[in-house]
Amino acid sequence: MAQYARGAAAVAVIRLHNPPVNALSLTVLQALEDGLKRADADPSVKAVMICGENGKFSAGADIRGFSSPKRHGVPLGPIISLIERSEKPVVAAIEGIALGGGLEVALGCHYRIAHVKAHMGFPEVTIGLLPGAEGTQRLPRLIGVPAALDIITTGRHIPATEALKLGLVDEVVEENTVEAAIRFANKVIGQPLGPRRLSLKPVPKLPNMEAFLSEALVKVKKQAHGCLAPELCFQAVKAATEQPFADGVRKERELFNILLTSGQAQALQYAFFAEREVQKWTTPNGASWKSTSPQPIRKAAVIGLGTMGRGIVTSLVKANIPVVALEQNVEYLNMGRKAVMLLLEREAMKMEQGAQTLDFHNPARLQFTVDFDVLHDVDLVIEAVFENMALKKEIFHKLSRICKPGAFLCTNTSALNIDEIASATSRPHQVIGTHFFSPAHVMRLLEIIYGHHTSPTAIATAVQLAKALKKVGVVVGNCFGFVGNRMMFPYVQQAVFLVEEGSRPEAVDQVLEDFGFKIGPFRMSDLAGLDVGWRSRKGQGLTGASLPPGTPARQRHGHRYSPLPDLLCENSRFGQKTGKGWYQYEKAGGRTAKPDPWLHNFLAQYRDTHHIKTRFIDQEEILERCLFSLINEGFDILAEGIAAGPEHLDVIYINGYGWPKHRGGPMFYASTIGLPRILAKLQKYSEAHPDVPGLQPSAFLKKLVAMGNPPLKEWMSYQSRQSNKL
Ligand SMILES: CCCCCCCCCCCCC/C=C/C(=O)SCCNC(=O)CCNC(=O)[C@H](O)C(C)(C)COP(=O)(O)OP(=O)(O)OC[C@H]1O[C@@H](n2cnc3c(N)ncnc32)[C@H](O)[C@@H]1OP(=O)(O)O
Repeated sequence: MAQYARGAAAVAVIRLHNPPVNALSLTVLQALEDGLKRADADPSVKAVMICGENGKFSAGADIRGFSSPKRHGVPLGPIISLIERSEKPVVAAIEGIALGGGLEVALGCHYRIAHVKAHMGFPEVTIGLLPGAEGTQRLPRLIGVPAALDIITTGRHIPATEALKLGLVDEVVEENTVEAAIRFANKVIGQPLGPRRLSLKPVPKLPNMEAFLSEALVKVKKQAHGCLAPELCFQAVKAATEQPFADGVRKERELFNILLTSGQAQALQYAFFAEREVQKWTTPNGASWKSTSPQPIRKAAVIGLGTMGRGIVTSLVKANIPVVALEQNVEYLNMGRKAVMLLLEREAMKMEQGAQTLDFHNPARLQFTVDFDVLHDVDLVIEAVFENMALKKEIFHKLSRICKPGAFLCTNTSALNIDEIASATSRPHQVIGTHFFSPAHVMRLLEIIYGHHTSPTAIATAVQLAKALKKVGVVVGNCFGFVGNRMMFPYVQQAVFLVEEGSRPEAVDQVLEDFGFKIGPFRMSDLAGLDVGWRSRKGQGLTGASLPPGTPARQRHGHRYSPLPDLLCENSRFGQKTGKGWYQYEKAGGRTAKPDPWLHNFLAQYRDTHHIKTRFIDQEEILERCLFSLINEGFDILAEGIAAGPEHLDVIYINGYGWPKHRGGPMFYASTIGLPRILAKLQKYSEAHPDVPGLQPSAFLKKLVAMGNPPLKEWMSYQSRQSNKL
């Protein structure tokens, strides 16, 4: 709703009220309209002030309303016009946030006063929409086309100080914004309102508007990666430069409706809520976010300053958490220190552009050491050494002796058993997995893995840490590869099998990149380094010296196996770092992947040696075998209770594995394809490849199909408790 009151003798106050973020529901909009009409009808009211309850102006339209079967039209635009047409000055008092429809309401007002800590923006593009309540037409009139395009096509939040520079707000205050706005409203009573009505203003001209717009379109398309909304946002702003306000509004509405009914908007809005839902973690034994409080982290330590450790230290420093960074010897410490300082300098430069500072030269905030005893007073340690169980256990044994009793011990691992690592300590309840993604100071995902003994407090603390690091923490159970990598194994395996059967790395990558992945599986392997998987396969006895003599080249434990990645490593082709892998690069460390005739010859010989008849593989088969095997593993993970719901898998894939967000994540994608179709295709492929377990349909998938393909929200109600391994 919106509350109507008098702020001063002549000023009516309309306060938007819909906790927690004052989203604009139909009820709020109705109350806003009623308030405006009441103020208009009351001759003693000379000005109006609009603000939001609880220090927040508004987060915009109620996003849940967009997928409601009852959605109809865009009821906000006419209300904004009503505000603008008012013969009494209307002032917006912006505290906290004014986003989307909230900012559009503020643009309808004649004046805008913002608190210095407020943020504004049009994040609609991130949920597959555009500012559809005349925002694409008013904003360029107020701040010009370049700034408006930037804000509308990126969805970035801008701080009040920047908004003032752009002319988006009239004043920024440090005091009580509502009181300042009422004072301001009193001052402007009687002043002409015509020049304050944005719909009447022309769009500021640029000397080279056409050239500017063509360049901007290229940039927008490049950044969109197949997502429709940025380009339609661009078209709407372009309309403002070409047409009168009313026609521009008509165009905006037309484009808005295209987006609203597109599957992409639904996928992006699902992703928005999924990200929030996973914060409300639960475990199969009943622990949950509701009943558990995190412990404060006042000081942390990171062990190991390799690629991961450096990123993790940088993340902690950026989050203002004092850190001790530890290496095994002075030589490695100095190398690590240099690399961390370089990363922090770059981050500081980026932050300076946003008028923020980063303090990392103070030893109380960042200390480097080779002495484990220095860790005696930290609240949390993140071990980030090699993926080697013996080494990790040795470190955890040491930590368990040195660290204070309440300290949490986290291991950054992408696959290893948390329980085994915890068994090396006297405090397994305080041991937890924190799987960061590289580069750790950039990637948003943090997989948080609880072991058999991990306490709810340790989970809550890790989730809180993720939040402090501005990451999305997803709590999952303990199994080999956890959720993300476990689903990745069959996907990459299919990609390699497809190449064995006749495809090429570049063909497979192209199909998956066209689908929307930022990078296909072969380019990804080259980037990560082929030696990483090779080491792990050697460790598992799948290749190398420990392989029993007489093992068939293309079979392990009775299942199909491809030795191709091992053979590339034996030829010293480790990917980008050696300049050769599945592709060739301009030099060792080069970034530009080019198809490699050597590899094509090698593949032809390999197929001859193993009597594999080369066949043409079409795009559909490539896509389905890679994606459906990944999704199939997801169903097994859900059945085993490793993740609390499909949303968790989707958030992991969007934030850690480059899954295109506008497709909502693998499990959401499966729900849009329809589970019967996925099952039928898996059945077809598993009949053709009976020796590939990853293509055998998951029992849980079969069950859901038998239950009539229920909506994704209901899947977990069909998960039987017996199948839960935890
Ligand atoms: C019958 C149908 C029709 C209904 C339609 C009515 C209105 C129609 C008007 C049409 C206008 C068209 C043009 C306008 C479009 C828009 O405005 S689209 C919305 C644009 N706004 C956003 O995208 C903002 C999204 N929110 C955020 O970015 C963040 O939530 C935040 C505001 C920055 C706050 O962040 P934080 O403090 O970290 O809290 P969160 O955990 O993220 O959020 C708290 C809870 O609030 C819920 N929530 C947030 N925003 C919205 C929203 N706009 N609509 C609905 N709910 C929202 C969020 O889910 C959290 O909920 P819980 O998880 O349940 O706690």
